[in-house]
Amino acid sequence: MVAGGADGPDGTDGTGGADGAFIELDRVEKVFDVRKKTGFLKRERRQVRAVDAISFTVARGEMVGYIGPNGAGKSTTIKMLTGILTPSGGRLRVAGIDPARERTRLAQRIGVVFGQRTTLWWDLPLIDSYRLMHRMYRIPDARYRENLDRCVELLELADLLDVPVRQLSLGQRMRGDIAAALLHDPEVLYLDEPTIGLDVISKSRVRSFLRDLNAEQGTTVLLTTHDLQDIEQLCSRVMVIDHGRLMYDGSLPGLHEAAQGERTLVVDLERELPPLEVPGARVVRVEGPRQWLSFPAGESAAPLVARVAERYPLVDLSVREPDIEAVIAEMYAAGATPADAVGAADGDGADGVERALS
Ligand SMILES: Nc1ncnc2c1ncn2[C@@H]1O[C@H](COP(=O)(O)OP(=O)(O)OP(=O)(O)O)[C@@H](O)[C@H]1O
Repeated sequence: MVAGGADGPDGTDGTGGADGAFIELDRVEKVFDVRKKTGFLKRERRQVRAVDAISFTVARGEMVGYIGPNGAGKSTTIKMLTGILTPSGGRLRVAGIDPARERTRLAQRIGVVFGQRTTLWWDLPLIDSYRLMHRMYRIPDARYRENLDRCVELLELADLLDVPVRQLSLGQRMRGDIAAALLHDPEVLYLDEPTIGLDVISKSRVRSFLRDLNAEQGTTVLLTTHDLQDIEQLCSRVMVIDHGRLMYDGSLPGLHEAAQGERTLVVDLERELPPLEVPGARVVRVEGPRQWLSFPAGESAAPLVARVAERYPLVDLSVREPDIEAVIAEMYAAGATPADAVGAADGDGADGVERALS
């Protein structure tokens, strides 16, 4: 991790906080006022606490996963980090800047990719969107050219530049969006579901680009996703949010351990058999010649596969990760409380805060 530099006279030179934190949230809250029609002329007012006293820091150059079930508060957090939404309480700084107060200044330093929406102009060829961004962000010509060339090469966009955005496939459009977010050399990239709906090859292309970007350019990355493989392949640190509260901050293996999660080995046998008897695993489902075996998430699947292959006529197999909802449900079942996570999140990020929640 790279420490930030000293603050300027106004304390906002943009290198981050005094302790090197590049993103800082201190008991940040977002409460929405929602009106619901309950009768012909009756409306009920209700408050939704989308983000509830969240505190964490991210150091410059870190790549952090931000996960949680639907409606947990992930997008709301990202919108506050970009300045689109103003927090209802707490303190938030990105590169020393208060996003809600200085959104335009911050925009020069951040890049955002929303997997479900595009920032590109729908009817224009891809290259025209980039030309417009060149002007909008006032990117110096040489830098624009250099960044564009790098993105076109690494994201394999050369054949797509003259294609109108509406004609691009989802995976092509996503690569186009990632390039658009990087033309102005942002120091931090927020990615909201960047691999949603992509096929295996497109996912792997996007992941390998992000890995290289982080390693070579030192870009800080905050990634929200429902795909645990994104986290597994990219992030050494993961934060879990649920009901607006930070439930966990540590490594992915630590999360599985904390949740006492289990992975599943799915085996296809040559023929229907009674439930397999394999040490270290238990059969949880049988459907014809296919059987599902649960085993502890912290353990490697290799010895288990060897044991099954030794004793039974194996045709095919796959390993399934628990989905995020299941992991979080396990955390609740294990008696986790948000206070455990918040208290333990005061470490220095990637390697400092791995711990169990129960
Ligand atoms: N503009 C808004 N007005 C009212 N409520 C909102 C608004 N935006 C979000 N919410 C509510 O805040 C909560 C958190 O929503 P948010 O979109 O941040 O969740 P999320 O974790 O990104 O979910 P998903 O994975 O489904 O995208 C939800 O209950 C949502 O309904």
